[in-house]
Amino acid sequence: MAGLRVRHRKTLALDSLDLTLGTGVHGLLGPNGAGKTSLIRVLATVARPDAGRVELLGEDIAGRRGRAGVRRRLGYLPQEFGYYPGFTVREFVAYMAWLKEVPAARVPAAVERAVARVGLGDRAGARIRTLSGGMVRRVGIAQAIVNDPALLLLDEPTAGLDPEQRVEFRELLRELGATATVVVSTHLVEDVAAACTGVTLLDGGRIAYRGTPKALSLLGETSGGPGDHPIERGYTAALRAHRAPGAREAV
Ligand SMILES: Nc1ncnc2c1ncn2[C@@H]1O[C@H](COP(=O)(O)OP(=O)(O)OP(=O)(O)O)[C@@H](O)[C@H]1O
Repeated sequence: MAGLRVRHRKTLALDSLDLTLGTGVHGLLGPNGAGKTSLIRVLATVARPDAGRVELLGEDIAGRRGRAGVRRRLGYLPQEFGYYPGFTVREFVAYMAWLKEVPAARVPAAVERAVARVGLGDRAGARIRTLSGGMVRRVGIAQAIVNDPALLLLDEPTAGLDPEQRVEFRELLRELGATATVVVSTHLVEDVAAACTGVTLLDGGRIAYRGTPKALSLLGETSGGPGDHPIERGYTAALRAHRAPGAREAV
């Protein structure tokens, strides 16, 4: 994407963003209001940018045909995802597969696989309203991956997951990132350190830092900034550098 700008009334949520993402797991970090959700919504084709050019999976999404082509190959877990509480896990994920135009003959196997991958195989017949918050989040991840997306967008996927589930989810992310472009927005920098191949730190709608989690951790080792873990120290150091008077974008 180039020159991407998103405005919400008077707020400039994304300010002339240039970003290229390839195969792998990309962690999207940044303080509240940095623009993470605004960016993911544009990539998910649910929000139109006010300016700039976005090409996804080789398609320009300014046109209707381009968007339709991308949507079939896209997986998206919104920050607040809507579901039908009376549906079973299996019914809901199958419904989402149908919406994404997965061929009917492939739907049952795709659903079982997606549900098993998020560790809900034994709850596939349960109604969503009977599940815990963390399990519902995992249903959200299952619906996002049911069509084997080439571009997977996850907005705070680990919110509500217990530590064991988070560890398993990181494993799943690494698996998915081997063949797809995965973008994960999170506040949990340790998830980024463990599972991401790249990190983009947003602040005030601009890129404050881009690099590998290892490089961000190294910055933390040398910065002496606050934080309990090297990557947390790297995060605060990168933010401070970006906010320092006269700082140029450290991209
Ligand atoms: N619908 C809206 N109306 C007005 N302002 C909005 C709207 N959505 C977002 N904003 C503003 O745009 C900016 C970017 O918000 P966004 O939700 O993209 O940030 P974020 O990085 O995802 O934040 P968080 O970590 O809190 O989820 C913020 O200043 C926010 O207040």
